[in-house]
Amino acid sequence: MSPRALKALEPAATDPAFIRNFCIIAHIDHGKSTLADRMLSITGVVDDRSMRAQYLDRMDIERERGITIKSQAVRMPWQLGADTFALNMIDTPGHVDFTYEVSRSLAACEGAILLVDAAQGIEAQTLANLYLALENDLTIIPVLNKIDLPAAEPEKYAKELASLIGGHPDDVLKVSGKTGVGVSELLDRVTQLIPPPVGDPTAAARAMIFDSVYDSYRGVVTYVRMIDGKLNAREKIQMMSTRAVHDILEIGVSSPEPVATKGLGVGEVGYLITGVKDVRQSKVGDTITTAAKPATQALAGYTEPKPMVFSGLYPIDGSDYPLLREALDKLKLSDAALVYEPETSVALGFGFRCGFLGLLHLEIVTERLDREFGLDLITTAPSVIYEVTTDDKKTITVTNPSEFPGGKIASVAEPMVKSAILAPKDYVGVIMELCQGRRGTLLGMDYLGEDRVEIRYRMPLGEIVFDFFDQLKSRTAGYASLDYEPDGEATADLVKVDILLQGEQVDAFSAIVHRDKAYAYGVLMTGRLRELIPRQQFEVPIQAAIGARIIARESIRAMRKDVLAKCYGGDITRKRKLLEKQKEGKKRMKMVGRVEVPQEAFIAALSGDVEKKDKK
Ligand SMILES: Nc1nc2c(ncn2[C@@H]2O[C@H](COP(=O)(O)OP(=O)(O)OP(=O)(O)O)[C@@H](O)[C@H]2O)c(=O)[nH]1
Repeated sequence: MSPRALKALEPAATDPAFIRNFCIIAHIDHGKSTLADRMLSITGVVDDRSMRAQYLDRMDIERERGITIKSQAVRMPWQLGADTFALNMIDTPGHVDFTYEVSRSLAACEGAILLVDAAQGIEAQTLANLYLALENDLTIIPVLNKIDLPAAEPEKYAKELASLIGGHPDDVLKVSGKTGVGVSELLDRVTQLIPPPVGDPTAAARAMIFDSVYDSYRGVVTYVRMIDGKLNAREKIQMMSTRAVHDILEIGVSSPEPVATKGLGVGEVGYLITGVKDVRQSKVGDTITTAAKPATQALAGYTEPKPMVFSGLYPIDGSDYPLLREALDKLKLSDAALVYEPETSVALGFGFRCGFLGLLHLEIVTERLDREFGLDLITTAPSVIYEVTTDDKKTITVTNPSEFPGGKIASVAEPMVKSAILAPKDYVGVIMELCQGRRGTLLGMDYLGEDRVEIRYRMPLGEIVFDFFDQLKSRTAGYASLDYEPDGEATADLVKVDILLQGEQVDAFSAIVHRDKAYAYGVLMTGRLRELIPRQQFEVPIQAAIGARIIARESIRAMRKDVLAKCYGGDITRKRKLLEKQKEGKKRMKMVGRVEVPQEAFIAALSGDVEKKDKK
């Protein structure tokens, strides 16, 4: 159906009785985007010719990495009996870093399709998202996907799903997003089972923002779900958290291309454009009302996105620093959760300390900086937020290990998470060993079906950001999945380990670790740097220290480096060339006290690759 045909549907669609708002919740890679695309083509809103693979995942990175970062909404017409319904599908991100965005998109729906890969079964994020959906009182429609796969075991997993959410295994729909089998039946079921939205059409307007996307041509596009009242084109609106007033320049629905409408009524899902340039002015979770007749009570659930993981970003070429600043300023327009401030490091020069929602968020931002802005960056080891209380009762918030106060420390608190790991039961032993080694406390363990176990641990977030996920995957042959949520803070015996080169502290290598692991960290880093730093003309001690106490030591022996030694004979041009080359090399050297360190050595020592090599 063309957008024009869809527009003809509008009058019916504005009656809430004919609206169904739903989302698809699934673990990463269980086929949510493929199923969504299939629905777009079956309902005819996108014809097969213009069907780009994975229409809903707009960002290139999303498409390449096969993950959904930003949610979007699409309106599709669906005929059931004599009636035409407007189905609003809200796409939700599936990853742990974006739980807050998931929960906002769920709050915009009355029902959810719980999608599970018929060859994989339930995974950690299936459960995490299911719990979120149940908290939001959504009607759940269980569906097994990818039944076309030879490895699919629909009967087995239908039982698993039915025992999880109640109901009969036969009620679990079996579909294939790829071939289209079962998708029409699924749309029928969505229409029959998911309740229509309810709201007060005469009340003051209240719309919940469930997504906010920056578009370089149109400014910020805000996706909303109308709860009460109506928003009209050209009206003045007010953001309830900031009281800021904006003009509506355009209001409409996505089908999936934007189609302007006269307004949005109760239960409808659509977008609006106000000309604001920064997603921070139109925040996910906030309530929009009209300036003329503002609502008194905002909708529940708004929270500021809070960075959990911090890392220093430094340009490899120091002259790129202004470029990095510009790039971060631009990214901020589309990413409300990104925070940063300038920082300098002895080892790495000028850069920024950035805060992220989690590791995936960090990876996405650095990849965008590389891809969209051509920046080569060094990323320091991720750190979490520590609350350090000194003996004189002062509390200092530390996001960079090098800011850890010296002197007497009364206590250090670190952020904790509740984590849930799902894996086949054969791996219980290795998973428990890993979690215990990461200072985890077992909270509980449950069997799901015959051979799958959910293991719950309370753990420090700092232990998770340090390659926990990689370790988990490699120890379980990729079978385990992980989900976690913040769970307050806890004090622990944490110390800062400094790395010194000839007595000078190299700030980029300082780390906050548990006292029991300080020695291991010291040995690892000093050993690694000894391998990477070339010999100098004098002996260079490399030490690891807690305060003034040295806990590990290596040294690089002295060597006289004479680049001309190889140039016997009198070829002056060759000599000059070598000297030039040496000069070039020097430029990329960093001086730490009297020690010359090639920047590559720092980069290699900081990079995860070296880490993994060491661990083997
Ligand atoms: N055989 C088969 N493969 C499928 C089916 N649906 C999806 N796939 C494949 O499964 C992989 C993941 O599919 P996506 O649709 O990208 O998964 P997703 O759940 O959207 O992933 P996120 O966006 O990261 O949450 C892709 O390689 C798809 O081609 C299906 O019904 N049958």
